[in-house]
Amino acid sequence: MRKIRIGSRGSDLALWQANHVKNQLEALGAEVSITIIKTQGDEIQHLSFDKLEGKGFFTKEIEQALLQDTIDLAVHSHKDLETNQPEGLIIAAVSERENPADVLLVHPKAFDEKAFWSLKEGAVVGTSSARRKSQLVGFRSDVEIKDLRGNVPTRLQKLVDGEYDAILLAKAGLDRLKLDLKGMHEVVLDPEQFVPAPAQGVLALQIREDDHELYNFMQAMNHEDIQSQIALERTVLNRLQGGCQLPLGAYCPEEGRLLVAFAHEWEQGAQWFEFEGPHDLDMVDVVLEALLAEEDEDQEYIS
Ligand SMILES: NCc1[nH]cc(CCC(=O)O)c1CC(=O)O
Repeated sequence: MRKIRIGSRGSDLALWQANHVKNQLEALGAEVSITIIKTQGDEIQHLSFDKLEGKGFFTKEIEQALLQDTIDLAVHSHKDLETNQPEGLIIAAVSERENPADVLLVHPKAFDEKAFWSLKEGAVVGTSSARRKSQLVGFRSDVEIKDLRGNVPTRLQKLVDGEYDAILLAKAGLDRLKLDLKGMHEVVLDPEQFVPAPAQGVLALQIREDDHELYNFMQAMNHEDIQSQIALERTVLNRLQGGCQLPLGAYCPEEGRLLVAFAHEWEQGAQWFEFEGPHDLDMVDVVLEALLAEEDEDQEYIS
C-alpha cells in the first residue's frame, strides 16, 4: 500500500484541511500520516500584513520539507500560495470549491437590521487583508477599519470580547471549523459583489514534481473544472505580480465569466469589473487592459 506523509501547519484550520485530504486519500486506499510544521507566519501573528515584506510566510517551511523529502504532500489553502510554484514542486490536484464567499460577523451591539449588511453606521471593522479593506472602503466609506490578525478562532474571540463591531472572514474557513459563533450575527456577502481572493475556498495539493506515482494516484481526486476556473483568477493575480497583499479580488463563478475588484492602494477603494467572453488567456488580457487603463488615468492626475 502507498504510504503518504502529509505536512501541515498546526492551526485548527490547517489541520482540518490536512485531515480532510487524509480521509480522501485513505478512501482511495493509501496509508496516510500527518506531520505538523511551524511556519514563519505562525510565529509573527502579532504583525500586520502591511508590515511584512516578501511572500510565502505560511508555506515556505512546508515547501522546504517537501523538497527535502521529509513529507510527500502539502495541503494548502490555495489562496495562500504564490502564483509561481517553487522549482521542483507542482500542484497535483485541487479540491472541490467550498463556499467562496466572505462573511461579515457582526457583534449584537453593532447590529442594525435596517443598515446595509445590517451593520450600524461608523462601525469598527477588523481585517488585515488589503483586498477586504479596499472593497470595504468602496461599499461602506463610513466604517473605521482596524487591523486584525491571528487564526480564525482568535479573531472570532476578539470580536466576541468587543474589540471590534464586526470582522471579515472567509466563509469556507468558518464553516470548516464549525465554531460556536456565540451570538454574533453572520452576514454572508454575495461573492459576485464582495469579490473573494483568487482561489478562495479551494485546497491545493502540492507534491514533488518527480513523484509521478503520487501524481497519478491523486488524479482520481482532482477537480478539473475548478482547476480551470481558479487558473483564470490566479493568472490575473500573476500578471499583476501580486501576492496576498495586493488589493485584488478575482472570482470566476462559471466558465466564461470573471468578476474583479481591484485597487492600486486599498485606501482609494476598489473598482469593480465584470467580464464575459471566451474562458481563456485572451480574457486575462482584456481584464488587465481595463485594470491598467485606470492606472494611466491616475498617473496623469498625479503629474
Ligand atoms: N488568509 C488566511 C486564510 N487562508 C485561507 C483561509 C480560509 C479558507 C479559504 O479561503 O480557502 C483563511 C482565513 C480567512 O481568510 O478568513
